[in-house]
Amino acid sequence: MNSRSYLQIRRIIGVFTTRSFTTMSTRPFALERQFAVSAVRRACALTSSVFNKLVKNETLTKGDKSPVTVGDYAAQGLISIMLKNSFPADPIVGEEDAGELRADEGKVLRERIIDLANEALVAPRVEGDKAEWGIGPGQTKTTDELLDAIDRGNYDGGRTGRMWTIDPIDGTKGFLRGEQYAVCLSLLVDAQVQLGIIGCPNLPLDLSNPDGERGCIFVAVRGQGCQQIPLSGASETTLSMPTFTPSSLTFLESVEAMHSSHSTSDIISSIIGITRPPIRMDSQAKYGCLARGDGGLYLRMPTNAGYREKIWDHAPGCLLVEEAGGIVTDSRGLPLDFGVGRTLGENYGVVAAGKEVHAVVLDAVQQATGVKAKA
Ligand SMILES: Nc1ncnc2c1ncn2[C@@H]1O[C@H](COP(=O)(O)O)[C@@H](O)[C@H]1OP(=O)(O)O
Ligand SMILES: [Mg+2]
Repeated sequence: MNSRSYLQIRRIIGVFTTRSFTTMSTRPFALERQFAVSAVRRACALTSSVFNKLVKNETLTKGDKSPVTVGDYAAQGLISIMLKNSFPADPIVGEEDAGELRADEGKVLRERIIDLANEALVAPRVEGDKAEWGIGPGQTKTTDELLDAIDRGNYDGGRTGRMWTIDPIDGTKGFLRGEQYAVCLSLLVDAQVQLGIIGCPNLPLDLSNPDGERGCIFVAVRGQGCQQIPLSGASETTLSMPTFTPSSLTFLESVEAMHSSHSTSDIISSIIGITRPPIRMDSQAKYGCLARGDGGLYLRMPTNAGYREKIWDHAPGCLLVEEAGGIVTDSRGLPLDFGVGRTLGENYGVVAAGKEVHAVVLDAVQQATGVKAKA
C-alpha cells in the first residue's frame, strides 16, 4: 500500500471512530461527560502550573493565599468559558465571583489570572476535546470576557432545571502544602446529581504506594458507574466499593479539625470498634478514595452548627460514592439535599460508607452526636 492510500484509510477510520463516539452514543449525558473530563483535565493542568510557578518557586510569606486565589479564579474562569461555549443555557453555581478583581486594587491579580486562563485555553486539543468548546490554539479571551465568565457562577441554585456546580480548587490548604486538593464539577438536573467529576492532580493512584504514579480524575454519571481515569492518559477503570466489616473500617476525614470534628470521629470510632488510625486528607479527593475502596468510611462531623455546607463541596463526590455502590446521608440518615440553594441548609454533617456498614455507622454517629434519625 502506498503512503497516500494508507493516509486515506487512516482518515476514514478516524472519522468513523469520532462519529461513533459523539453521535452514535445513546448513553444519557455522554456529551456532558466528554466535556467534563476535558474541562477538568485542562483545569488540573492549570492548577498544577499555578503550584509550580507560584507556590514551589516563590518564597511566600506565611498565610499568603494569593496563589490559591489566582488558581481559583483562573480555573473557574476556564471551566465557565468552556461551559458557555458548550451548554450556554445552563446556569452555574460557582464558588468564586469576580467582584474583587474588577476593582483597581485587583489589577495585579487580574493580569496573572488572565495569563494563566489564556495559557490553559490555548493549549493544544487532545483526544475528546472539541474546538467549539472554546479551547485550542488561538482561543484567547479578553479580560472582560474572563471576568464575565467567572461571574456566571453566581446562580442561586434551586430545585428545578439544569445547573452546574464548580469548585475550582477544593482543599485550598492541601493545595498550598503540595498535598491533596481537587478540581470539582457537577451537573444537577432537578436537584439530582446526574454527573459528578473531580480531578485530583496529586493523588497517588494507589494510596499504599505514595511514591508511585499520581494524578487522576474520578467521574460518574448516574446509572453508569464510577470510573477512575489516570491523568497520564492510561485507560480508565470502573470502581466498586469492596465489602467491609465495621471493625475493618478506616476513617477518611479532613486534615483541618475546624472542618470536621476529629474528637467526634474518635468517639464514633470507638463505638464501632475501629482501631486503625484515620486517613486524613484535604478536599473531595476523600470521596474519590472512598469510591475506589480506600478506608470504607468518610465522616464529616460539624464543628460549627452555623456553618452551611456548600453544594459544590459535596455534589460531585456524593455521586462518585453512590455509583461505586456506597451510601451518602447526613447524620439523620437523610440524603443530602442539593435543591435548597447554594448550600445544603442546616448542617447535619456527612456519613458516606459502603452499603453493608452504613446503618451501623449511622447508629454510632447518632449515639455520639445525639442527632436523631428522621424518617
Ligand atoms: N467550618 C467549616 N465546616 C465545614 N467545612 C468548612 C468549614 N469552613 C470551611 N469549610 C470548607 O471545607 C472544605 C474543605 O474541606 P476539607 O477540610 O475536607 O478539605 C472547603 O470547601 C471549605 O470551604 P471554603 O473553601 O469556603 O473555606
Ligand atoms: Mg471547597
